[in-house]
Amino acid sequence: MAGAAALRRSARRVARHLAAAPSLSRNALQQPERLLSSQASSEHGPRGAVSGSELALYPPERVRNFSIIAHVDHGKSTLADRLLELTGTIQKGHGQPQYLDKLQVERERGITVKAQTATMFYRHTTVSQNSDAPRYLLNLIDTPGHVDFSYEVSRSLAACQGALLVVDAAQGVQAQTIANFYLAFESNLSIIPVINKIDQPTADPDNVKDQLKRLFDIDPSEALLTSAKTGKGLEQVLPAVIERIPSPPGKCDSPVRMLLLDSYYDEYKGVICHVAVVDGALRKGDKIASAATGRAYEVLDVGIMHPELTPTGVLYTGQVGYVISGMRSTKEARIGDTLHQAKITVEPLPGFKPAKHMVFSGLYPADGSDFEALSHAIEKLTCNDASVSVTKETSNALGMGFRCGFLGLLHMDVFHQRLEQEYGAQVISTIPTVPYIFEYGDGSKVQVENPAALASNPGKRVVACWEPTVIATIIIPSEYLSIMSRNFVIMLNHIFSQRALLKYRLPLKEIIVDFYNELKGITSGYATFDYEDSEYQQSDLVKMDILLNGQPVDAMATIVHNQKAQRVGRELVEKLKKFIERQMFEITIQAAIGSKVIARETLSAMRKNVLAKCYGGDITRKKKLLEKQKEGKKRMKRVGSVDIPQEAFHELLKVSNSK
Ligand SMILES: Nc1nc2c(ncn2[C@@H]2O[C@H](COP(=O)(O)OP(=O)(O)OP(=O)(O)O)[C@@H](O)[C@H]2O)c(=O)[nH]1
Repeated sequence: MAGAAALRRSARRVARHLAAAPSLSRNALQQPERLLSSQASSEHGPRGAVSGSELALYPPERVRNFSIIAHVDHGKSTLADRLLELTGTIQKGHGQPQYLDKLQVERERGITVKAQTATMFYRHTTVSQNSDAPRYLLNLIDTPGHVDFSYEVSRSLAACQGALLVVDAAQGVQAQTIANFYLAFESNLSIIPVINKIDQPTADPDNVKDQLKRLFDIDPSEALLTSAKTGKGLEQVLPAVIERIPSPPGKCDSPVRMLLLDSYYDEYKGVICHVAVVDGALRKGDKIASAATGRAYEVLDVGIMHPELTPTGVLYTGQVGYVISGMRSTKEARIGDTLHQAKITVEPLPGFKPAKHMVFSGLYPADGSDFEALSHAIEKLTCNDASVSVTKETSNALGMGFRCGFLGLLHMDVFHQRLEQEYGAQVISTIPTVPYIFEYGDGSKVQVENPAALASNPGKRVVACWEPTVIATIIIPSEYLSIMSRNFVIMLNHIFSQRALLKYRLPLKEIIVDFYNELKGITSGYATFDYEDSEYQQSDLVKMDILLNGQPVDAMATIVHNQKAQRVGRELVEKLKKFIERQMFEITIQAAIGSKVIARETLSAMRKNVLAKCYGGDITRKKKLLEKQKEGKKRMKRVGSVDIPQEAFHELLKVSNSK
């Protein structure tokens, strides 16, 4: 089978790669207790200040930069916490789980969406037990596991020479384990396999070792066995990092050159850039320039994340830290840019592949909040999440807003939530769509990221349409194979005992909503899923309009497969009827293709009075109900004379996407 051959070929590449990495010495596996106690007495105590002269003690050969990568929930953030505790960077029992998951959205959802860097100081006591044991500066980057955020992973890897590939001892290799392994492998990183959660009753580390061997040709003796929960085996991790991961390359005596890894906006400090210093040293007061824009800046503050911003006044070759230089906006802090000593010409660093936007949606201020406030919030948030594309757009129904491109639906949801939580913006988002390509009779082709935009070419006849596809990787227990569709399968491989790997080519639109949940549903939660973008395929697509009282609502237009249009139209109007609240007049809801109405529902008139239910004169209850109604209104948008709640837009998506 072609797929199996490809896997074997990659396995051989992996073997060559791993052979180059030195193996963990026997010594490194011993003396865990002594190691733990020696780190607790590290002179860089919790949140301790670090001076520039201390950083000078860590030339590149005493620096290790590594990421933690894994499938969702295999324990990256918990392991990161334990390593921070072990090195005294944070206090044990600091009271908050997943220290590096700082965003409210991350805590609420229990997922990492933003890669976080932390600098740790570590005494390598497995070499010498004395106080003169060599000290190392370790930069750890915790990365997200969900497929939508793999862009964060690939960016993080650019600052690293190695990665801990964490695999759950019970679940074994899953879809994102494979995707993340290849990201690290293609970046030429030294990979340290860590089989985590060995405390679980169903843990089967030998089986996982076998999977790692078969899939990636990783020697079973290379794997570290850990429980980030109980602490078992953790003492092996940092010695392995030091012994198996190379130090960062770079020229200490060259002018400073650094890679801009990430940036975010702080209300008081302005733009804070995370950088990896590749050559030279960066000092407070230095003049630096951006290779992308040519603009020059003065370094106002520089330091490390330890794990909070800790000013040091300097960063040396190979070190990772932050710089504040008076940048004002996202346009200045370009992720992947090279910052360098001003007034000299340097070779820009390779940077990153641009983010690929899979899902587009319009974001509009909800009634009661204004466009300027939303504009400000989006500007600031994109500084923290540069993978979102933003262009202004105007909708007849919703007024002025923005068309935003996201890496996936979860990414869109998270961005939306962050706008509300971190910036207090009240947002209406329109039906997400994927980027289609339409060809007109005159031979011109356009990428359509907003279905409503198709109407702006009324004189042009569409002659062909294409939609984006993805290659989806699904791993399931073999007993579920019989219920999986064989349509669109491009590869089936029994990768290891009782586990099958399927690859499908699917239209992107099919997988952006609820696909993973449905897949988990039919496989009792056992399936895992990952996808990568693939080519465009020709499809028979039409634009469907939604009309309220005869008026098309441009923000509800959607593009659907022609043969599904009738059914989708019917479901759309039924759904809208459920979600639009009755008003004091009758509302007709129609779905139409061109001038042809294909489905219609009528919502009869009703006088809505929230106080009607409020018998007697309980004033507090009345107030509560009125407050509740006001709250509800914020998430409405008045289109013509009809109030449409945000949920209506969300529900439309589910229908327009159903098979
Ligand atoms: N039993 C057990 N549970 C663990 C262990 N490590 C982590 N967990 C639990 O597994 C769950 C997921 O852990 P996280 O550290 O958030 O996983 P993650 O890989 O960072 O998750 P994402 O960032 O969403 O990809 C949490 O409930 C942890 O408490 C372990 O060694 N043993």
